[in-house]
Amino acid sequence: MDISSLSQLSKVAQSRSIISLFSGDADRVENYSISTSGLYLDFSKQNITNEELNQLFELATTSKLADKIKAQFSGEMINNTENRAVLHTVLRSPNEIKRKILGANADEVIATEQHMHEIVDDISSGALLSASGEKFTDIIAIGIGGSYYGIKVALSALTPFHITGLNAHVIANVDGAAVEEKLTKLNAATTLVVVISKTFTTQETLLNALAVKNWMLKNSADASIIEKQWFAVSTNIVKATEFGLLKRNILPMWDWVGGRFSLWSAVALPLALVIGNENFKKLKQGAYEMDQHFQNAPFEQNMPVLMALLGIWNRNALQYSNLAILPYDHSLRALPGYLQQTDMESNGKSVSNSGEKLAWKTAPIVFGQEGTNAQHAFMQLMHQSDEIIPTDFIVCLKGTSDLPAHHQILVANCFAQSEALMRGKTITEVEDELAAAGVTSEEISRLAAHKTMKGNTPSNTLLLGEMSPENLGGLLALYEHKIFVQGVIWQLNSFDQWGVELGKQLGNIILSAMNGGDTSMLSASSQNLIKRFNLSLNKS
Ligand SMILES: O=P(O)(O)OC[C@H]1O[C@H](O)[C@H](O)[C@@H](O)[C@@H]1O
Repeated sequence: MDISSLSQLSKVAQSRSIISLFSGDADRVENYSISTSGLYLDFSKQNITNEELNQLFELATTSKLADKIKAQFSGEMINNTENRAVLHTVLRSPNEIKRKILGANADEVIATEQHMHEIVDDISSGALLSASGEKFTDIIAIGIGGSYYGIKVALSALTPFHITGLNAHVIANVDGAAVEEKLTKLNAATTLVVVISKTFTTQETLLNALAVKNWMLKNSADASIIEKQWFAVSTNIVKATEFGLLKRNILPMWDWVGGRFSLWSAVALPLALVIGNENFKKLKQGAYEMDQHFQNAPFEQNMPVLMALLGIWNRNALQYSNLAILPYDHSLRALPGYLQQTDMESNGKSVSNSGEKLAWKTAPIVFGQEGTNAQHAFMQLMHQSDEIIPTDFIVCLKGTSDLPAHHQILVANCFAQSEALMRGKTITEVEDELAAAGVTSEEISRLAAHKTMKGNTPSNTLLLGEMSPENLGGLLALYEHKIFVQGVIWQLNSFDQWGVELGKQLGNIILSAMNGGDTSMLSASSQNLIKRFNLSLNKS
């Protein structure tokens, strides 16, 4: 069994209606659903049968998935283009596992966790005060990419767990307007800053950190304010010290934690400062439980493996190019953006681990938005264009607001969309409906085609009992493992991101060209754009 033969296998599926799969199988929902770690997955609305699923399990076996899972968790150098292990999972495991996997290096990891814990305690209790002797009120987290999305998704998901009274503000993009928007609202004397950069060389983060540093120094008479109010999280202690931070305020990271998998490390310091140590522990505990499930459950009952294989089926057998992430929960509004990075930066590749061109498609284009907003925007295309877009619906059974009627309607809309996307509406159904409403036959023939819906869109529905740190941890770990499994089956390295480098290199060339440097290696189009930009500067 290999990926290339999947498209042959899918011939029957291409012409079959998903809804027909329910009529012949009274147990479909029971057999096509699974629970673990506070999550329930219903995948019965996927266009797949038992025989086809079995072929996918065989594919997982021939891909040596079980060995690859063991290799990841035991710390083998599976990121072979950067010669690194991939051990973010160890950060959320008990200390005895840390010691077993990391050996002597576990000491630093455990000590960092403890240090982070103390910082959170000291700041929340007021034992650690600002340079002016006041209690901190706000935190600015500066970071981008993996040093941003995890914090952002968890901060917005866990709003009811913001218990320490500190407000977090996240600055990522290199746009002065975004920085100023935050700074104008803040008091430098009571604001704590955390710079998060694994490399401490990222242009955007360093420029933003400098802008915030200048703002703070301008607004304080105390030159030691940076030493007293700034923390950093980085593998590059030297650079962070050069920036002006005290060594004891720099929490280490390790090269075996990829940026987009780093929420479980000290990168989460701004989050822990807001939700408290206990809630941060629960977030890690939820992820750890998912890790246990992923390592131990047989593939047939393994949620990340199932979701990965269903994704492979949709991408490589049915040849669908996209994946929509539709959380019907305001708390998960940042999830689509987070998953765009974790999925597309991990698996958006076209060469194998050994550098050969892959003969199959890899990561889907991931996009999404919170429901029901999405219904009033791009979901028109999902219902009526030719494009079939597999979807993950995510919903919490229990809402967090005091408006229960809202929650019921929200959930009803979520369930209605998965049903509508699967069921569609045939032309005959439209004609009958219009006739029953007394519409004339001329009008029926004019309108019927416009009102039909293609249906047959496969979806998963993920139910969370409620939004909690544990359940969020489980959900994020679920997607991390799903992405890993897909990388294994596609035979690529999910843990590097060389694709972002060329843009960075050319960014430097263009910046120098804007300042009078050589433009000859650039296209006429880019030269013209630079000229227009420089002309606009001269005018103002
Ligand atoms: O944490 P940093 O070293 O500042 O890196 C921030 C981000 O930038 C890189 O270009 C990568 O695309 C991301 O994976 C990374 O998370």
